[in-house]
Amino acid sequence: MAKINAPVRNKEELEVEIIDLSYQAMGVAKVDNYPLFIADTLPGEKVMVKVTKTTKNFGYARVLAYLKKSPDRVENPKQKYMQTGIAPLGHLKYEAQLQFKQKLIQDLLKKAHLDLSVDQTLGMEPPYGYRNKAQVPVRQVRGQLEIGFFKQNSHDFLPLENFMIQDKRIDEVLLAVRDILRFYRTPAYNEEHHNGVIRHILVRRGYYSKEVMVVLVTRTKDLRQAKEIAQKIQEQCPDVVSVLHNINDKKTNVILGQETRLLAGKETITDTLNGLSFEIGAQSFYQVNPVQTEKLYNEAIKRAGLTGNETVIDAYCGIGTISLNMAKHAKKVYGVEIVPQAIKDAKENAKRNYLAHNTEFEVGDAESWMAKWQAQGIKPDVIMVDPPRKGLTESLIESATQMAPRKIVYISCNPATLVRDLQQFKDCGYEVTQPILPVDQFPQTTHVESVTVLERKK
Ligand SMILES: C[S@@+](CC[C@H](N)C(=O)[O-])C[C@H]1O[C@@H](n2cnc3c(N)ncnc32)[C@H](O)[C@@H]1O
Repeated sequence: MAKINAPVRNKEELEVEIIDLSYQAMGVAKVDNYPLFIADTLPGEKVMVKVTKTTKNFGYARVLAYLKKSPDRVENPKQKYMQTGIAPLGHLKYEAQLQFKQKLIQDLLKKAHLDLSVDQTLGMEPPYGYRNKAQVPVRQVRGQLEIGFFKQNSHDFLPLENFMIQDKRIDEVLLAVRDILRFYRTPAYNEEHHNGVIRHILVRRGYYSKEVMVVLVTRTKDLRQAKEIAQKIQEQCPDVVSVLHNINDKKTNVILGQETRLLAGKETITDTLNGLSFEIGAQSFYQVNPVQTEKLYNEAIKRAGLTGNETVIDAYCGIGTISLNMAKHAKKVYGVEIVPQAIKDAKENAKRNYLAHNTEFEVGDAESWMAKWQAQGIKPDVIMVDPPRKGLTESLIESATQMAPRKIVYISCNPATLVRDLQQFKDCGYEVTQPILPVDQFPQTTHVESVTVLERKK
């Protein structure tokens, strides 16, 4: 890209038109080809802005006044939600959010000169109240214990009562727990001084089972009147079947510590996904949008074209949710995952669902296991990959394609690394044979999940 000298000065006020929306949900305007990123603006809007920062290649500005608003703007969304980062797309109509996610992939493909089509994003209704897990910070505000959220990239704490994208029942339980903690005068954590007691409240709820788990995360080893607090929680919320106490005494952003104690009820809750049963602990990884996860898995499995005779590899398998779904339709499924506890859970889940006979799970790096399986002469018909945001490595793509599966199904949570990896798959003789399908796993946010099918060139 040619070097540009900023045509605007810091603190300059000017009128601009928004022409695009960045992947971080910032409106984009151009001044003599120089991009300005402006929060809380949408394509088609005209705004008076004040420049807040300039760099060599782009700048930032903030809105002084809206001169023309977009018909896609949701008026009066609770401003707090956007600020906190809970719902950075909350100011955009849902239909337009789905189009934004489709376009984001389309634009990246175009940039990479990949001529591929992208289907409309598979959305959900209503696009709120979908999260089955909440982990909210607890702080003391004006002498009172509050639950809330931190503004994006800051330490500014905002008390909240309606979290918008969480299961409504989870919000009710959170408020009940907050009031019980107030009643017992339990001190909230103070980050600055690293004192106080309650750091976070974590609540999980089974979408089908309706079972609720509450985890009280404290800085201190002891939680005064812990048993009484747990009892009160269960009295007021009879659907809470598990109350746990987790200890995290570190100065860290990581929410849970290593030690968890049972205060009341049982250690885990159960839930089902596509009819399969899963046991979920305080620390377990479990997809947070159950409705869309079922759709995502079903679309991925449909595209894999399983008939019951296939050998399948599920790389990056987590607790085995996709592997077990596929095991119902395949001869044999091999799963690999780097987190040992997740593989322990995957094996338990296989037994629980009577699928241990045709599944094998390994702890380790997907890349090395792919090479090991290849050396053992395993010939997969289908390889499913669901990597973290950084995508696949070159050597994983090499080993996967050298095993010559008929199909590779790629579930991606980051379109940028997906597009990069598709270029390498192309060089290794695999082509995309169906339109890429975005599935909206996280409405009101900028996250883009998608399913892509690759097949070996004839
Ligand atoms: C996007 S999640 C997918 C989880 C699972 N497929 C699901 O749907 O629940 C990616 C998973 O890859 C795992 N992971 C990260 N790096 C890995 C690696 N090098 N080898 C194997 N697994 C890895 C993570 O621990 C995480 O569980």
